[in-house]
Order: sequence, then structure tokens, then C-alpha cells
Amino acid sequence: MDTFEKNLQDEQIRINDVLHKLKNDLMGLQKQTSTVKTDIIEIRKSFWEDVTVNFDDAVEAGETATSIKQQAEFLAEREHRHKNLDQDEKNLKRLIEAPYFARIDFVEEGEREVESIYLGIASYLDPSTDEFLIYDWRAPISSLYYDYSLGSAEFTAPGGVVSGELKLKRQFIIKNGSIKSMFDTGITIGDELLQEVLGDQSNTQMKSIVATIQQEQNKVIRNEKGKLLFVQGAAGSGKTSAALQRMAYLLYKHRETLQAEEILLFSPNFMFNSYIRNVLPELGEENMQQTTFQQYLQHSLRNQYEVEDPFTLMEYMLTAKDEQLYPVRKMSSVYKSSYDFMKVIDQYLNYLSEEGLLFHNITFRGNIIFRSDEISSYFYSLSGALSLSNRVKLVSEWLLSQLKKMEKSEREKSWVEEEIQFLSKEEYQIFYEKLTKQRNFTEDTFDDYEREEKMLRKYVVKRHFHSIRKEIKSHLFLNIKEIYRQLFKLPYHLTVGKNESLSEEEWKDVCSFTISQINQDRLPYEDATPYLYVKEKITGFQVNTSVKYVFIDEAQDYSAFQFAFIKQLFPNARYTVLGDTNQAIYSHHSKSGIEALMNLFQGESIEKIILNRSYRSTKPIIEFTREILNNKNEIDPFNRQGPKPVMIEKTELSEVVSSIENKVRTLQNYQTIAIICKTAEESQKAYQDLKQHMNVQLIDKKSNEFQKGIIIIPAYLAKGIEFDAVILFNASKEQYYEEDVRNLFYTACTRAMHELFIYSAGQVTPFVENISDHLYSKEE
Ligand SMILES: Nc1ncnc2c1ncn2[C@@H]1O[C@H](COP(=O)(O)OP(=O)(O)OP(=O)(O)O)[C@@H](O)[C@H]1O
Repeated sequence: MDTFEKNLQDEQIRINDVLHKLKNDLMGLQKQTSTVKTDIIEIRKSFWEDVTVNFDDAVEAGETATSIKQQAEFLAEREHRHKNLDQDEKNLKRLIEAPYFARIDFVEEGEREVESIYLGIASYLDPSTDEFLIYDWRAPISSLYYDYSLGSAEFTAPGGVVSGELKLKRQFIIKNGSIKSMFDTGITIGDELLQEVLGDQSNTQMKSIVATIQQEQNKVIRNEKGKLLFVQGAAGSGKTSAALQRMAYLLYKHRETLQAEEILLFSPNFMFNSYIRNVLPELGEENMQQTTFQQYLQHSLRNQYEVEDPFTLMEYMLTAKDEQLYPVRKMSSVYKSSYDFMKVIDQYLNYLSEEGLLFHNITFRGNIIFRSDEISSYFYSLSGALSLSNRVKLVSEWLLSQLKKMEKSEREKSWVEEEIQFLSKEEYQIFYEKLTKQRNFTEDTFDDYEREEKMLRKYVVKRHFHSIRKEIKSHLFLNIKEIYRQLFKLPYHLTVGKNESLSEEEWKDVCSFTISQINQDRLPYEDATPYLYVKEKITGFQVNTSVKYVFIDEAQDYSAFQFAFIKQLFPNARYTVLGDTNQAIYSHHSKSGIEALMNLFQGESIEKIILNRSYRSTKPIIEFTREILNNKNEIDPFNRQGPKPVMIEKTELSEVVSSIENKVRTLQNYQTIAIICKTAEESQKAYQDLKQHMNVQLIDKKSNEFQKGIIIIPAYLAKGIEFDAVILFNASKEQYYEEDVRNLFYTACTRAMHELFIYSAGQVTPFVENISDHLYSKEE
């Protein structure tokens, strides 16, 4: 038996031993879980039996409350215990599936004994010796595995830096309790395991990468120095993966103080949300909060406007180039997404501090009870040293106090009496119950007619005033719509003219477009954030102080305005922002998004990490796709072989369709095949043509997830996800010609893991024309 086989045998013996212990522990744990579960059922069943309920007098009632509280606390404690046991059980089951993925041997400086450390997705202590049989991959010592080759190495433990020598790095693939592969490696993390993992077929759900995290990715995962961590990474360099493992790391490192719901991820679309849903649970952690910026906007502006979504705008930008309004729309969008526009709004808010704030009349039963000019006078009578929002708060308070007075005098009016006459039996009953609850009446005194009528009047008026009070509290007396519209009516030299980002003519066009949209109760996507900004600044920013970490993925698609807005929303959070400027597909955004982000954090600490190595696609695909880019950024392919991308040129679209049908048949071995179109419109047409001949799923902006098999998808929705094989539906010169869709084309091509096919009806796009022939093959 050679050394390798001997090692393999020894490792298998250790695994058997660890598995035996894990299984024993699991049995014990399952018994405990079942006992606690029985307890919970019992407590729930007998909850009221064990509580003495007595409301005869205050003392008895107090005792009853205490008794209920005790019983509830007891139940909560059991439920909490059950949750913990359940989590431990899940972790043990995961460890039984694959106890660990690596071993490192480390000898500390000044020591002789070599310590063998085994890394898995959770720590496991030997129940008899209390020694670690498995270390969590996030433990301080585990960073040795990710950061060092054999030789001198160090890690930061809670007590300080520990130096020593790394003697061995070994990786395993363990399935059903036996070692499937084992590699000893010299370099940071051996290629063999990564080759195996990346060579696998794709999935409709993202997987965790803990066994093969690369050194530079580990920096992203563990870096806690900056208030802002910015990661610029090539397509497929593992930005999303690193972000998710980073969340798991933070949850582990700060487990005493950080909850999963205190982490918020802004992701690009719904489908992406479900694509990454399993990663944290697979690592034994609960999922973070996830949202899209659009969801946030819609939630905040609900009931006020029909807010356009970013995909409708994107579709318009891609399909409406010949329309008359197109240039204005583009200009409007580019300008309103800029930081300059935020500054213009800030100036406007300063102006509003002196004059120009607009209010609604407040009416009651068809009569004006507060005139808008009256409210305005009150507002501007308040000290200008107070912020707009503080003055709005004082106005609310004033209105509410005035309302109280009115409410009293209103009770005497004749309409109240009429309404009392028409109170239904049910309403009367409700009123009666309310009053007896408030102990204003007992059965004996209720026949006191005068008192009853007084109370009824009070009740009726109060009911009517309730909705006004609610409106005042929600600041509906402010005419935000008109305030926003007014911005586009002010003279040029007082607004945009100050920083001259647009000419007077251009601004005039933007203004008339915006006003016409608002008049139709429509809020274009580019106006949604500025509108909300104006509203929040006037009524008081609804900041969220409970979120401790904000993650923004696909950050290149956020505008300067949006970054500045998000930063104000989460003032206490640390930010991890990940993006790739080469995948910036919103050419209708101002160009300065990432730059503005950096400026926003100036004065606070910023950490920047660049990921150049790309793991998703095979080497031939990366060598081809990086040539699409104008600015030849360094993109370093991971060495995984596969066929070269294939270009297939046809004369007619109908030929493309039938050729794709044939091609898909040859790709049946793959789990996921995406036919990527430029727009939703093109996807719809391709779907109509192809669905007759194959089983295919159409993805649109509302899709929540995709299934294995063949899908048709617009390029802008394929952001962040990947497929075994990608077919570019029609990469013709007509479709992809102008510079502003180069990044979109690049993003679509970089979704491919193993094979890429580029079809065109007619001449192919100039984006690939100059790529050397040896980087692709042609098919007739
Ligand atoms: N260290 C790694 N080990 C194994 N797989 C990895 C590693 N890093 C990245 N990958 C794989 O590479 C693919 C791309 O990763 P990911 O989606 O995180 O990249 P990205 O930078 O967010 O890509 P994009 O910007 O193109 O959306 C995924 O399949 C991921 O599992």
C-alpha cells in the first residue's frame, strides 16, 4: 500500500469514527426534541387549565394576569428551546451528509505538536473529550486554509495574532460517509476540487462555495474594516457567492449581537431572490431580508401613484429609439439619476423653507375646515430655523388641536342628531358595548336619556373625525404632488441652471415631459426616487436604524441618486456593495453611480477589493467574452476547458428558429439552457415560435423562479444568474449595434457556464466582428 492509500485509509477510519459519534448525538438530540415537542403540545392544550382566571376584584385580576404571564413565559421558553434543538438537529444532519471538506495541519510557533484541523460547515465537539472534531469554516483558525499555502502562516484569534507553520492542506469530497476524492495541495486552494465543482452542471438554485473559497474572495468575506466595502469584480468572479458567504460569516462572528433580519440585501429582481434563497439555510443560517429597490419604492409610494418599474423603462429604452419622445426620455432619466439633481432638489427644499410649500384644503362633510392658505400661513409663521419636517410636525399638532375644538362644537349640529336617528341596530350595539367597556355606563344608568344622547353625539362626531385625524397624522394636508410638479415650473436659473448640467432648452423639454406624466397620475421610474426624496425630506425621513448591514448586489445598475438615498435610509448600517462596471446595462442612468458612492463615504473608511478571476465560464468562453469589451479590463479565466463559443449566421429569422430547435436537441444533457433575447418583446416572439416544437418556459419581469430545462429570457432579467448553455437568440447587427447595448450583450454572453452559441439573422453584431477567429468556431 503506498502512502496515499494509507492516508486515504486513515482518513476513512476517522470519518467512520466521527460519523458514529455524530449519529449517536443525533439520536440523543432527537429524543430531546421529541420530549420538548410533547411539552409544548401539552402546555398549549392545558394552557387555561393551569391558569387561575378570576376578575372579581383588582387583586384577583392582577393575580390572573401574573398567572397568564408565567404560563406564557414557560411556553415561550420551551418553544425557544425547540427552535434551538431543531437547528442543532439540522446541523448534525448536514454534518452526517458531509462531515468536513478539508484538513490543515498547523504547528504553532514555539510548539512541537502538530494540530490537525478539520473544516466543515459547523463546529462539532467530541462529546467525550470536548475536543473539536470539526471546526466551523468561519472560525478564526479556519482562515489559514483559505489564506495560505504550505509554509509560514498566521491567523488572528480573539487573543491576538497566532503565527506558525502550515504543514499540510488536504481536501475531500465525501458522499454518503465515504471519501470520493482526496487531494493534498501546495497552492492556496487546489485546482482539482475547484475543477470538479465548476465542471458540474448548473442548478436553478445557487450553491455555497465554502470548500473552495479563493484567497481574494476570502478577503471580501472577512473584511470588517470599512464602513463601506466595495467589490468590483468581473462577471462570474464570485461577487454574489462571496457576499452570501460573508453574511454567513458575519452571523457567525457576531452571533451574540447580530440577527439575520438585521442584514438587508438589495437584489436585482424577484427571480434572483429565489435563485439565492437556499445558500444561507444550507450553511445553517437563517435568510437575511431581501428586497429590490423597486419593491421598496412601490411600498413607499403605494396608493399615491402608479410607479413605473425599471424593466418597463429598460424595455422602452431598447425598443422605442425611433419615437419622438425617446431623446427627452433618455435625457430626463440620465439627469434625474444624477447626484446633481439631488443637489438641485436640496436647493429647492431650501427655497421651500422660505416660501412655496403647497397644502391641500382639509374638508369635512363638503365644507372646508382648514384652508390651504391658512395652513401655509401657520407653517411660515413658525421659525425658519426649524427644519421643514419639524415645522410639518408642529403643523400636524396644531391642526389636531384645532380639530379637537371643532369636534366639540360640531356635536351640537343638527346633522349629528339626524345621524343618531339612523344608527343601525348593530352600530348602536357596538356603541353600547364600547361605552360599557369604558365603564361610562352600567346597565342601570344607561336609561339616563340626556347622558346617552350626549355620548351618542360624541361617538358619531368622533367617528367622522377619525379619518381626518388619520389624514393629518399621515401628512396628507401636504400637496406633495404639486410641490414636486412645481420644481419643473421654476425658472431655469434658480434650479438646474445653477450647476448647468443641462442646457435651458434641454431642461425645458424635461420639464414638459415630467409635468405631462404627473398630470396623468403617472410616475416615471426616474422620478420615483426623487419624488420620494422630496416627500421624505418634507415629512421627515423614515430612517431604518435596525438594519446593521446593507448589501447591494449588481451595484452598477444603481444611480448616484439612489445610492445617496439608500445611505440616508440606513444611517447606522455598514455597506457591502458589489458590482461590475462592464455589466452596467442602464445606459439611461447617469454615469457617475459608483463614483458618487465613493464620495458619499468620503471621510468614513472605505475598503475596495477587485476580483479579476472569473470562475463561472470555461476558459474559451471567457477568452471570447472579454474581447467584447471596449476597455480590455484584466479578466483572468480559471483554467477549465470546454468547447469554443460557436457563431451561427443565417439569412432569415425563421432559419434561426429552426436551427435553434435542432441545436437544443443536441444539448439535452444539460440541466439548464437559456435562449437569451434582447428584449421582452423579442422573447415573447421567440416563445411563440419555439413553444410549438419544444418544452420551453418564458421568463418575464414577474417570474419568480425558473425550472430546469429550456427557458427564454430577456437579457436584462438574466442578471446574476447562469446556465449550462446559452443561446443568443439573434445577435445581429440590427439588434446590437449602438454602443449603449454593448454591456447588455456582454452580460448575456457571460451567463454561459459550459457552452455559448451566438445566432444571428443577417450580419452579426460589430461587437464580435473583430474577435480573432481562433477564439470561436463557425457553424453553417
Ligand atoms: N470559489 C469558488 N468556488 C466554487 N465556485 C465558485 C467560486 N467562486 C465562484 N464560483 C462559482 O462561479 C459562478 C459565478 O459566481 P457568482 O454568481 O457569485 O459571480 P458574480 O461575480 O456575482 O457574477 P455576475 O456578476 O456575472 O453575476 C457560480 O456558479 C459560483 O458558484
